[in-house]
Amino acid sequence: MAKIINGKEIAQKVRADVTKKVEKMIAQGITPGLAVIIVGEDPASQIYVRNKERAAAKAGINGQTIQFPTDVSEVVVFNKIQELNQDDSIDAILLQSPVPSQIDEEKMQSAIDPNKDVDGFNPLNIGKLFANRAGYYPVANTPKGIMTLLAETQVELQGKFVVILGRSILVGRPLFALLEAENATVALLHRYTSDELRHRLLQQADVVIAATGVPGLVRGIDLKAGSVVIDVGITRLPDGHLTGDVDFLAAQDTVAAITPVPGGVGPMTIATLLQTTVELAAKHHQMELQEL
Ligand SMILES: Nc1nc2c(c(=O)[nH]1)N[C@@H](CN(C=O)c1ccc(C(=O)N[C@@H](CCC(=O)O)C(=O)O)cc1)CN2
Repeated sequence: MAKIINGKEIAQKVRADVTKKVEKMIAQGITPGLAVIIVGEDPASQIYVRNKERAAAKAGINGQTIQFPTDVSEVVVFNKIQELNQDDSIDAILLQSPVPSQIDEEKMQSAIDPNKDVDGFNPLNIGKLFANRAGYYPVANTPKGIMTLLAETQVELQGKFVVILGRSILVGRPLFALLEAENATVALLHRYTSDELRHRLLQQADVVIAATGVPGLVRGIDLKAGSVVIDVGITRLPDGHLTGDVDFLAAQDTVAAITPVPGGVGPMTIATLLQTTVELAAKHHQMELQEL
């Protein structure tokens, strides 16, 4: 029977560490500041943003949410980003995704100061990640959280074969770079990968990371015995339950370890967002993170 990787528990550990660091920063007169911009009323996004605000407050971070109506113009959002870029009390800025079609999301991500880019979506930070540059720069929080899950589960990556399903900028693409930097051999599969090739590659994979939003795409028979499976997909079924991309019950009999949905990768996204906020605040105020 597979080990169930408890994302809630690992996220709690990350959040406890963040809270300790924030306490030390506040003692030195610095309160990290996080600004979250949300456009429109998408119900899931509203919940995620409210959870970010609550988690920030609990950790002692000064969180502020900027809510714009669905029909707000792009220039209004752009000007708000410029204002936050100039605001010395703000260390971290993000634009909640998705945004309505009149807003060019990539243009807004590029407008966020790379030093305050807590999502790591500014092209400068993406470029550094893909060039495997030394030094600190922000990296997208879901992939960064997955790397924490793998490390906490003592999953060896060097020389291992990893298959990623889904090439979004939110998960698949940054993960490719992070895993390659750990000397894994990585295959990035997408909607044009044939079913046959996907099955063949999955059967050889030591680690599978599924981030497609297609429930049941990964079946038990696709997986190699003893592999590790990270399920990033979150789909709400008509009966209200959440499900991932992997047939969890079938996979459990074959693999060594697997994340559940919910309670796997999801909680790591917000915990890692808080972690990145503190890292950016420390950099902004020239504080040594190791000393916090
Ligand atoms: N600017 C960004 N937009 C979006 C991001 C992001 O990282 N930056 N990620 C997702 C949404 N997201 C955070 O924003 C997020 C998704 C899921 C969870 C989570 O805790 N999921 C739970 C289930 C929650 C539920 O009941 O619905 C779980 O999997 O256990 C947190 C944050 C898209 N947009």
